[in-house]
Amino acid sequence: MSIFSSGDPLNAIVCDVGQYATKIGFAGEDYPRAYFRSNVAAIREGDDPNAPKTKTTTTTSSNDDQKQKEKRRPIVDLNYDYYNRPICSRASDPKEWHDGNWETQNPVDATTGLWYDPHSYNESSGGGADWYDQLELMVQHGYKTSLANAQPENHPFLLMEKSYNPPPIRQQTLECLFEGALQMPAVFLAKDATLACYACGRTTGTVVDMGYGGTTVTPVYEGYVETKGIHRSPVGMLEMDERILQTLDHFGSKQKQPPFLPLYQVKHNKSTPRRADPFHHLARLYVAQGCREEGVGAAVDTTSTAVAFAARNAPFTLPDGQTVNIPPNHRFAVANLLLDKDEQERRDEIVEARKKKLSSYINDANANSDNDKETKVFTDASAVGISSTRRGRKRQASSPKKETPQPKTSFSNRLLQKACIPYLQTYLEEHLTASPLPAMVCDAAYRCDRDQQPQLLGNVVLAGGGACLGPTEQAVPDFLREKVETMIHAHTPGWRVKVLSPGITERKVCSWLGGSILGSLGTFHEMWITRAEYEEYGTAIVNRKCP
Ligand SMILES: Nc1ncnc2c1ncn2[C@@H]1O[C@H](COP(=O)(O)OP(=O)(O)OP(=O)(O)O)[C@@H](O)[C@H]1O
Repeated sequence: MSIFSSGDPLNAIVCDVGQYATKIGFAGEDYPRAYFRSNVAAIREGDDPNAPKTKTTTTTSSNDDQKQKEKRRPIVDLNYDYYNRPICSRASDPKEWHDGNWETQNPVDATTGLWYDPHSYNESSGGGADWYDQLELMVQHGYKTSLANAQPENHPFLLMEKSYNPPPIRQQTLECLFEGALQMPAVFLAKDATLACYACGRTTGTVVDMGYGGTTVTPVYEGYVETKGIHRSPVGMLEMDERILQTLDHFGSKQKQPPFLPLYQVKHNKSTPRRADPFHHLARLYVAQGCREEGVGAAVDTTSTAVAFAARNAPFTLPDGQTVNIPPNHRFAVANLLLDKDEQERRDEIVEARKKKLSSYINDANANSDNDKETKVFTDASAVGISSTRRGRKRQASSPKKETPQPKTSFSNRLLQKACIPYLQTYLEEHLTASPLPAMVCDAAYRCDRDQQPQLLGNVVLAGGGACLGPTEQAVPDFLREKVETMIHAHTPGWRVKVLSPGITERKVCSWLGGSILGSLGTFHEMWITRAEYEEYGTAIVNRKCP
């Protein structure tokens, strides 16, 4: 009898790769073993991490740029600890510190919130994309640092994904986990919204996931996502932090001074040279994030007793020791970017910018596929599959004597992009919204069948780190319940709204907790996609076995 049907504990690994943080740990435990930033510094094959960054002085035509992009080498290493100090910092004199050829990367695309990579095309990795390399390295990092002696090939792996993740990306993810360096024995992809419901002891509910790159509202009915009701606002904690940065610069006690300095510059008496823009900006965002997490930068304007507490000017100390007093109207405005109709104009601007970016993804994918002789293979999304060169390269690296298997199909990032076009179009037209959060919750439920609506609104599940916004633990749940109730009582006075959310420490890993519960159930064993099934049916099995 296979271990997957015997009911024995399998010590499955549960992993959530979000735009802000990756959470990874053993199923059955009550907190992830590792919680680390997904926004990493990455280095490509052949780049010397200690060499200073070479500045190119020659100007290249856009055609050359395109070629350059297409020849990007695969990412080989990631650095997770670079926020407050330059990466190549071995020299004793801070003036010589630099970031070498490291660049900032995130496996999650900021525009869609998906593991999607619109620009990169690694020729040498058989057409794979950056997110593919990063996902692999990210999971390996989790194993190395926090999962003691666990080896990826010995543990089934439950990975959570966004509810609107398109089938071609799911297939490609499955390939990444079974092939390459990871060689998992069994895999399951679960929807984060369904898992958040499980974590709150429900199988039906409207899940509000307030994440870093955006906020998603997903109706889940009896364990299945109701896709037609999914709403996503591009306003997440990142947008709030950008707004807090402006506030901190504006209210810095030395008025008309340059923007405040991040920690890495203050620590060394400003002798550290200013880092390249993305690193410098991230270091400043880190300060803004601290300001938000302390409950100073953003506050929810509830009508409960919390108001009195929130209505004072709140002091925040910058890395250089100066204190900034942030008035309540600014703190409320930051949270209202997502929560209330006051900030509708700003939200419209953000959504418009995202729509433009998405349209450019779709146009690029269309243009690329017009020139692509191979596209006929991928007119059906289920055909997206293994990259022969990549599989050969990785397998040879781990066991040189093994024969390289023949590819089932040939995959490239360009072809994956083409397969994703219809799903991106749906995301653009149906999911993306500029509504405030309470309206998103009502709309999501109203798009479902009438007989499902009372249950969906009676179980609003709050998940994600953004749901921890202050000034009190209950600020977001109370605010949401009051507003949603007011809205629905205009049409259906008898309906009750209940907002469920775990305590503040568990809220930011709510979906992970649901995965931990699911992965430890004996009855879940037969759900895994085993390696034998993957080898027999190929990547398309993910769409059949993981609903
Ligand atoms: N106690 C807290 N108070 C305020 N914010 C918090 C707290 N804890 C975490 N956060 C914020 O939550 C955010 C991360 O949330 P989460 O882990 O849900 O994001 P993610 O899942 O990685 O992102 P996404 O859902 O966009 O992929 C961070 O911006 C972090 O600052």
